[in-house]
Amino acid sequence: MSTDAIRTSALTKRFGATVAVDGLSISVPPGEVFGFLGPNGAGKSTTIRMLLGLIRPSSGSATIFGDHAADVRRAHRHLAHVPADVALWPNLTGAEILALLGRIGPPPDLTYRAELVERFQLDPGKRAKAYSTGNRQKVALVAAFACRAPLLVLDEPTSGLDPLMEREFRRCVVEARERGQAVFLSSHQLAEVEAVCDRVGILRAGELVEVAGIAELRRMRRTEVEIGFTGPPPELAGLPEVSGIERLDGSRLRFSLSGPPAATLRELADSSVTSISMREPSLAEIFLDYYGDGANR
Ligand SMILES: Nc1ncnc2c1ncn2[C@@H]1O[C@H](COP(=O)(O)OP(=O)(O)OP(=O)(O)O)[C@@H](O)[C@H]1O
Repeated sequence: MSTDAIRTSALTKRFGATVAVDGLSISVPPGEVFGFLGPNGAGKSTTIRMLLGLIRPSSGSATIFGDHAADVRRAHRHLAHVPADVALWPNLTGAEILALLGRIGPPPDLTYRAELVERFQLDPGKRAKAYSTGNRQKVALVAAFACRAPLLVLDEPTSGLDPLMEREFRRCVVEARERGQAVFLSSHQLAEVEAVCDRVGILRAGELVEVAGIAELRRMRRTEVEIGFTGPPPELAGLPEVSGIERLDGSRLRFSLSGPPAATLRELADSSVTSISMREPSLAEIFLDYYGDGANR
């Protein structure tokens, strides 16, 4: 019997002619935070729905701590889940919903739950219909983290949270890992994934393009820089941290920067730079560029 928190083997889901997930084989051991990424339509939600036993695979298998994902009575004893769109019972208060969720899933740690309500600055006395999107997400997160299930399946759980609350979320993920819980985190945010994940898998058109460790991910990190200048352009071609220099017109340049920027900044300071903008590409873009045509299937 597998002791992995999640193990999928050639997991496949077809919707008519569409192959939403194509032969996905991954394993997530206990205590690992696994980031799950991919562009829109890549098959992330479909994978999560199969892990939760909400839909059946066309072929292949998924197990949660050795129990088949489709056997929801057994599999859900091991996991807690936060969906991308949290729907709550509108007439119940936050406190009533936390109590109800605490009776459905693995038993909550009540002291930790009370601490999380404070840390997420959740007003548990309000009815759910009066909560904002972010507050609904907080209720689901507090319930999931408080139950201390050995596996947390989190589907873009911070999309509605402000930066302070996002920081709190990251602390909770780190605490969960320290307690030996596994976390399966679908996310679009590079900073979040970098901060909390041990490994990252990326899906493209239903197929797993790569599973990379976080150190490898950091090496791929780059910043897209666009500058405006007057006079001669800055001499960037010889700088090892600069790549992909593109002349946009007579007075604008675009390039990629990876590694320490000191030499580039010195060169720019010596030129007549009139504007500068920087953009951090999404993790999916970085991966897909890195894996080039192999990823573009
Ligand atoms: N019930 C369904 N019937 C038909 N096609 C579906 C169904 N659910 C998903 N699909 C298709 O399967 C593919 C994968 O969709 P999925 O929602 O899993 O992607 P995703 O990676 O979660 O995307 P997003 O980031 O936009 O949420 C898409 O082509 C989608 O149109």
